[in-house]
Amino acid sequence: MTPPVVLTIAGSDSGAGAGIQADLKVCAALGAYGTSVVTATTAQNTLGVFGAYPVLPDVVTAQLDAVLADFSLRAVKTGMLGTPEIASVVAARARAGLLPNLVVDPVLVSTSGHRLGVVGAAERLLPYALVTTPNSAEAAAIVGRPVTTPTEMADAAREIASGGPRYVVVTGGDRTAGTEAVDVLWTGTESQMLSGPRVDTPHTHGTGCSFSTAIAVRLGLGDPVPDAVRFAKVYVAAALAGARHWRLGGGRGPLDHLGWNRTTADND
Ligand SMILES: Nc1ncnc2c1ncn2[C@@H]1O[C@H](COP(=O)(O)OP(=O)(O)O)[C@@H](O)[C@H]1O
Ligand SMILES: Cc1ncc(COP(=O)(O)OP(=O)(O)O)c(N)n1
Repeated sequence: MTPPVVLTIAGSDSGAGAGIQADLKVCAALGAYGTSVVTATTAQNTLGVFGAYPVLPDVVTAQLDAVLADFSLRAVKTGMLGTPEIASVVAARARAGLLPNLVVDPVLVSTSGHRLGVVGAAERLLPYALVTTPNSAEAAAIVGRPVTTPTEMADAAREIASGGPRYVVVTGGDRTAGTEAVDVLWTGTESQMLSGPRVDTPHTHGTGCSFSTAIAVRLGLGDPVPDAVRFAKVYVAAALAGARHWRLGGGRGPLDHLGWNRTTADND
């Protein structure tokens, strides 16, 4: 069977734990053919981001048009956009109806603290998003107030939805308190608390990228949004568990996207 085609529009991570490289691994793991438009090159490893270099908007346009001319896309995910000008190029294709099942991950700052995007760029895409997946820090930057408790996550999700996205998931991976990893999904009519066991691991590099791409893949395979979101949450938790004893680099390592370590019940 020909796999569904998913497009990721995102930055390159030289350490391959996040960004385009993570997204393509998620596509391969979950049964989609991943295509890619690179918006920026980052010099990055498990220890942090050492430089971020946006691609010229014309180069983004050329990549987008090449993919759109040849592939029938089932879903699209955006991650790091680099600059508002690049976001405008992507938004123009979305406005023309060329980016189906659009999942917008409003990447702003890496966990190591390096700025990878600006709110103004992400906001250009939000009116066209079917789903957006800010973490609580990104949600706070968008709504302009602190977002820490589940109630604040739910309020922020509803407010962000008023800017266009039909569904909003505010993720709580960066909220390290407690034994549960809690996300909040706004469905358009209600907030749903999505809770799963928190995996005890230092290796969480690329969770947000992997989560948003997994949603896009499942949408491309035909899932309704709430099912795609729930699937993605379970997938990311399994990928975190699979890599928790890996020693890749000296810092916050990547996830086990491809299930190399998932053949035993307990991956010790
Ligand atoms: N330690 C963890 N255990 C289980 N799930 C996690 C953990 N860390 C993050 N997640 C999940 O990963 C997904 C991505 O969220 P998050 O880490 O907040 O994204 P980001 O990388 O953008 O900060 C969410 O579903 C979140 O609950
Ligand atoms: C190129 C690139 N894009 C996005 C990120 C951020 O990744 P994310 O999955 O949101 O999470 P962290 O690894 O920063 O927690 C990135 N680092 N690089």
